[in-house]
Amino acid sequence: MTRKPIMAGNWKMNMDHLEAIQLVQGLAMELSDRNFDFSTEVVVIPPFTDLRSVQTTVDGDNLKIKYGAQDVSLFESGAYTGEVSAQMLKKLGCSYVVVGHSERREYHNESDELVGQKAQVVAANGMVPIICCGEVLEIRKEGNHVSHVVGQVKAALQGFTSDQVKELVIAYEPVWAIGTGEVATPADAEEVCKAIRELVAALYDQDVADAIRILYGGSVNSKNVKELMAQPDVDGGLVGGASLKADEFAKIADYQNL
Ligand SMILES: O=C[C@H](O)COP(=O)(O)O
Repeated sequence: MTRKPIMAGNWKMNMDHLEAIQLVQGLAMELSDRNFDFSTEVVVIPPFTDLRSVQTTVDGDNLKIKYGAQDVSLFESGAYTGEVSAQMLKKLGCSYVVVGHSERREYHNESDELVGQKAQVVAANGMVPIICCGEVLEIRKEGNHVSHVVGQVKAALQGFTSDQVKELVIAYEPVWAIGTGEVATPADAEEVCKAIRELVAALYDQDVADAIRILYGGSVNSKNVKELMAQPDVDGGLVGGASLKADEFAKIADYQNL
């Protein structure tokens, strides 16, 4: 079973729409300089306000870079001030939508249940949810990180069929490793990613577990990516800070040739 690796750059609340155009063009140039073959999917996840500019850049320059959004509304349309619907994101050509990032769980009180519902809305609109999960330091110190993350994923998968789950992307991001420079060891990442795959096998079957892609996120950079990607159950990275520099993110995407 071969799963296509993905490197997704979550820009978080960085880059205005003009900077976004420069970053996407810079990334495309860096990838082309490296003769990158796109055997790894390259995805950028900019703020909502950049998406139209990213779309026109990708379409206008015929780039193979994919893009997506950082969040989505549960609702289709109507009186939901400040929200952005899945239909709107689909219209902008988004392939992916991140749901349940730890920053949204923390600052916007998003529950496992809400994250699951958002994932459903994304899938129902023909895009792929990148479902985030991960434990805070306290839980890791107590040694409960595997059961905590497995519980988050189980809740998020409620209501998904086998065929849908095969297409999903799960991102394991230990909260203590996000933006801290403290990367989980490859063994830490593998322990949890493997447990997620085993959960999927138990809930569905081995075929589904072999198909679903599981990413690691948390201080990924061009120095540590190769070792992380050597783990059998790590299929890619959800990259924050290091995705804001074209040359660094291009190296991460091209990890096979570092
Ligand atoms: O979504 C990305 C993660 O939160 C990781 O961020 P980071 O690479 O800056 O640690």
